[in-house]
Amino acid sequence: MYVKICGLSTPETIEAGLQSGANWIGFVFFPKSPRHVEYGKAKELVGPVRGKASIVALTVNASDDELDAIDQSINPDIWQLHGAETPERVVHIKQRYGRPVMKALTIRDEIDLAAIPAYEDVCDILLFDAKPPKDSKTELPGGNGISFDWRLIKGLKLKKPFVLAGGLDPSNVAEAIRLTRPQGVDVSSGIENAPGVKDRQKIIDFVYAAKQAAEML
Ligand SMILES: O=C(O)c1ccccc1N[C@@H]1O[C@H](COP(=O)(O)O)[C@@H](O)[C@H]1O
Repeated sequence: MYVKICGLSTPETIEAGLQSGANWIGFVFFPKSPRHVEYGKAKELVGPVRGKASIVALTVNASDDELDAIDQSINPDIWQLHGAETPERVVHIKQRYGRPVMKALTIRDEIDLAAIPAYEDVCDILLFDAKPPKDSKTELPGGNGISFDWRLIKGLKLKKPFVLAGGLDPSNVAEAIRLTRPQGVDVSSGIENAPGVKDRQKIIDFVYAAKQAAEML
């Protein structure tokens, strides 16, 4: 079970993630997000992470220039594409940087699963997240702290590993893992005290709950 802690922006919370055994530490490069980090700050933050956990760069419809800047500042291990990137764009990014791409697909209803085949042929990892709430004014395509109906992906036969995200927290991650049996889980809002403000103890509790649940499968 790969556990990803996303949207970290302080050395203290990164340390909590590493000490608790998180596999992936995610940095958000999307100025509209309360978790956005500037390139210079991200460069300072990634030092302790390298070699202990994989560094994930989350972007939303980023241009090549933006990806180049992220590449130069933190040399990420994995790209997390959380916007409307097409399958062709996924192929381009994989070829340009030669590193794994995790493509987020958002789900509300069964019809949303129709997008999977086009992406699972080109990405390395699929990530399933909830769609932003209808009628909401949020400009965030993810990181909204809401779940989708996990039963929609239960038993799905996929060609690629998948990560479950969306509204996970220390209290529900075990049930989510039992029901959907993902290869990884990802959390942002559920380990915060306020948007962008991560909580050390919630990080520790989340990673522990996820790892424990995986052992029980
Ligand atoms: O975390 C963000 O601010 C964010 C911004 C834009 C796109 C995705 C974002 N986060 C990702 O969204 C999902 C679900 O997050 P949450 O746990 O429901 O808050 C997760 O994959 C985050 O990496």
